[in-house]
Amino acid sequence: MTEPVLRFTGSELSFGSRTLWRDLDLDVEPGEFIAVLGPNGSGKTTLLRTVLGQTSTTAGTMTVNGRLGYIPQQHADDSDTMMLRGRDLVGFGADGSSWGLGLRGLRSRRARVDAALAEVDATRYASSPVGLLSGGEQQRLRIAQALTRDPAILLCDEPLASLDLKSQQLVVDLLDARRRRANTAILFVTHELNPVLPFVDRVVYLAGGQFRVGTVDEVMNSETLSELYGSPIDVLRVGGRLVVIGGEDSHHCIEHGYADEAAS
Ligand SMILES: Nc1ncnc2c1ncn2[C@@H]1O[C@H](COP(=O)(O)OP(=O)(O)OP(=O)(O)O)[C@@H](O)[C@H]1O
Repeated sequence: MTEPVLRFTGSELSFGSRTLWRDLDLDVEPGEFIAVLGPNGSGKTTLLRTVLGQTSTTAGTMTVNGRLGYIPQQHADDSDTMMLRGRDLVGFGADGSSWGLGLRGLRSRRARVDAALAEVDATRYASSPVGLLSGGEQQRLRIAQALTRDPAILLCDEPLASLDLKSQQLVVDLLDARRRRANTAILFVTHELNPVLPFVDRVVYLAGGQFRVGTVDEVMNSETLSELYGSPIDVLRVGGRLVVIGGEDSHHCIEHGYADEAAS
């Protein structure tokens, strides 16, 4: 049996009287694609921050078995980067251990940046100022930045936010290709499940201090979500997509015509 790349055992995280999760047991296998869902403020980003070691749990244990790559949430002011070239942005991911290593360290850093740029097919705009690139191109660079560390786990915080449908598909395809090629596990925080639905192995759904973990069919059904939210929720399958009606987070599965637009 393969070792999980990430293991939570009896995990709990509370801030004062507010509990985000309790009794969380989760093994993430190499190459697994896990969608992390839930309404605003339910703890999705905090779950990623916990894996990164930036937030401590209040009970239980967590074991990370491999290098981490992180694609943080994109903020509007990130694009104020006319002085920064694509290659510089990607290079931030390769920094750290290479500083002070002299020429060999610099060559190795350059090779890692070049390989990551090639992996996301961004070599042609590596010299362009980041501020001149489209949202989708910038997101490719941010994926490349995370890949310079050759991660065993990629933590992605809403990587599709503010992207058009074609760019969303491109980002999802890049991440899926990475996990197939390198067996990299993916923890993917999203408000929109449909763009990643074909790739998702399991869902972690956080809401109101509780959670459900399971396959899409096990979690994304009316009975399970109604129980989790404590109010009636309808989950419908329409043409291979999910539509959630009711609940605070009903927007997260609203139809976007992703597949149709992307194919056109
Ligand atoms: N260090 C902290 N101290 C106190 N409260 C915190 C801390 N970090 C996060 N929180 C709270 O925990 C809750 C979960 O926040 P988090 O950002 O993880 O939610 P989220 O599910 O990612 O939300 P969104 O979908 O809006 O991005 C929020 O109410 C937040 O204010």
